[in-house]
Amino acid sequence: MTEADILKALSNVQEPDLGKDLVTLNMVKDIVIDGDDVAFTVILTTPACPMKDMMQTACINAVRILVNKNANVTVHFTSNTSSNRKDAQSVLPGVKNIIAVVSGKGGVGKSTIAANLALAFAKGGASVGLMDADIYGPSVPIMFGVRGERPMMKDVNGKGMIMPLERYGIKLMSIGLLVDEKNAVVWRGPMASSAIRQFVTDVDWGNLDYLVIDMPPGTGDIHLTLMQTVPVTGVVIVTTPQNVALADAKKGIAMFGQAQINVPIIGLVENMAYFTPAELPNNKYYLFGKDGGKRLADEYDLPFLGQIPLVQSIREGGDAGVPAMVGDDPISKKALEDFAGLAARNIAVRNANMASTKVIEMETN
Ligand SMILES: Nc1ncnc2c1ncn2[C@@H]1O[C@H](COP(=O)(O)OP(=O)(O)OP(=O)(O)O)[C@@H](O)[C@H]1O
Repeated sequence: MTEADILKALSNVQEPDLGKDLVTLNMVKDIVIDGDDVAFTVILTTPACPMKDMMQTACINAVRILVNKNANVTVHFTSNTSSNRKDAQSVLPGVKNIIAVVSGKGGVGKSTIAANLALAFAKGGASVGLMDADIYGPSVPIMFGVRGERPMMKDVNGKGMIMPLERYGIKLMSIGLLVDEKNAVVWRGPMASSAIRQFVTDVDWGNLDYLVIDMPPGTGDIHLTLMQTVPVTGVVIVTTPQNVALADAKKGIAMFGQAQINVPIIGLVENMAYFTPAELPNNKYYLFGKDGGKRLADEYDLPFLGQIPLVQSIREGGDAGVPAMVGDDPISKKALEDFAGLAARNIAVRNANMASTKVIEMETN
């Protein structure tokens, strides 16, 4: 067996999402051959890649079928999270992907989804930050049990920067930790916009694979301000299955798709898709209608990222400062992990196939 044999064999293994082979994509390194033993490393586009097992099997089969049927093949994985940023990186310089979690309608579980998406990415091995930019109802302080904590400041190149808190393996910052809870809700118009701009640029996130931003509900000036301040890699839209929520989700889809904005939609996730009682985990009750989010994704040709059940433990965990991803309910965890895996895959696809997002230059009044 030679290195060339191995590379030739691996050029038959496709990266399942990117539609090209591992060798063309430069994803194979460190090939070591010793008799019938061969080891190499595959560099993934995201540590949260759920396709590892499939790729491992495909690599082993390729070597055994095309090179040496007796080969003992060891596949190591490492990752270099893809990024599509080509801006001067003046804002959030070390952040590879900026993912905004949005919803048309309030109360559909956007914050819950954003928090658990961040935690699931981190569980997959990524370095992750969660920014709660919901100035009208910041919920990260309660969801992570950090209410009342005050972040530290640090001097970075002569500028006072806010240091994020760390919890459950992710960095987090909420506008709710910087202002009095009662004051945040009265911000409107330019005051809200300048607060959000400052909040985004004054936090020192360091190096991150993903920064997940929990946006305010709806589609308003705050969203435009954010997209004018940072190059958002893509948005994840959260909806619930009932028609009133779907109608509002359509407004969100329309907003991000507008020619002047044109921020890619990574996909749509349906929260509270069905109710599952803890004592009867196989029973599903479609309280708000069945598959509404899935149909919407199909209608707009968007990636559908999954259905998250309505379970009591998600609400309880959120209120107790222990989000579902770090709780002990396997059903909600599995649904959230599958969702995050699909989101990570679609982010990698987006980075491979689309032009980089520019900070939008649309005028607001
Ligand atoms: N899948 C779920 N199962 C059970 N409870 C849930 C689920 N998703 C969210 N919740 C609960 O619903 C409530 C609203 O969720 P959340 O705060 O995440 O919504 P939101 O869309 O961010 O709200 P807002 O519009 O205020 O920003 C919370 O109490 C949360 O714990």
